[in-house]
Amino acid sequence: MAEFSRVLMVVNPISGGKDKSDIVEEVEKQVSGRNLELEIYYTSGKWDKEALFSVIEEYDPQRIISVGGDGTIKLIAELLTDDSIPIGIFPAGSANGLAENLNLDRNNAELTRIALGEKFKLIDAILINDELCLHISDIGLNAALIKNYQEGNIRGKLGYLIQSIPTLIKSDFPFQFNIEVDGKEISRKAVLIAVANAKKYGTGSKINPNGRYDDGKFEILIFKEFNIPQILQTFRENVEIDEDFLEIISAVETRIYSQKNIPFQIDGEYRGDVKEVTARISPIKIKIAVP
Ligand SMILES: Nc1ncnc2c1ncn2[C@@H]1O[C@H](COP(=O)(O)OP(=O)(O)OP(=O)(O)O)[C@@H](O)[C@H]1O
Repeated sequence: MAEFSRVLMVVNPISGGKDKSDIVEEVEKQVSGRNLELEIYYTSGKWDKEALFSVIEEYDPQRIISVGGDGTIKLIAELLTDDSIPIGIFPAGSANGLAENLNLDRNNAELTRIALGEKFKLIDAILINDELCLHISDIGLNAALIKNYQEGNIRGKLGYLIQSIPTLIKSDFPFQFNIEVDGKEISRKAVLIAVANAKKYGTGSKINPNGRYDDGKFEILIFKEFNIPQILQTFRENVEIDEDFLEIISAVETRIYSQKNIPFQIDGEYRGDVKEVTARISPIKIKIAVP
């Protein structure tokens, strides 16, 4: 017998451009087979935080299932005040960075069993400029590409590539950064600085071999040069990354700043051009149901 009864499923109907009815059906089937209660909240893209807050207050779920991308998991995680409610994940967005790092690429029946199961991982979240980051945030060239991509009207990978060219030509990288970490201040020239718990970007590029979700730390990844062969290396299985290309520092808190405004992104969403990024491990861990 499950030790919980009230399940809340949060479905983003538009994420990843995919229909979610087969997922909903599978969850309904397994939930009724176990005599659990189910409530479904469909996101609208407007006032979801406020509306979902009320649903959680009233329904008092003991398990929450996220059907969407990283944005949907984040919506849920930001509303939880402790790590008592486990979150089950269906990677159903265009960006599923967290699920990819947790080995959740499976069929609906298996994902439902995992989501309703009793095996969990408590993961660290990073608060970056006071916003929750589940995956990777960065300042510099990658965020500039995301900014361009979101402002452009060409969707998909080809669009990303086409948008990239003017950014690379226009951009005045490398940028000059100062970084406060562990009571020291260091100065670095870099094309981008990422803050990450995850091992890899959603594209599969493994940039953070030391990244662990449960070690109470995150990594600051300082990419010193725009080196295409080295970037391609990061897509291979056992990556050997050259220190002249990438310097990695583990931290629990950091402040990164630059003299001028530089594009900044959190979990794939452009968040403006900024001069300063602060990051710290959130005091609240997130409990994820895992295989
Ligand atoms: N019904 C809806 N209509 C339009 N937008 C929505 C709707 N529901 C949620 N959204 C938006 O979807 C985004 C979250 O998407 P999510 O991360 O779940 O999937 P995604 O496919 O990876 O999304 P994206 O491609 O935008 O990163 C949020 O910006 C949210 O406001």
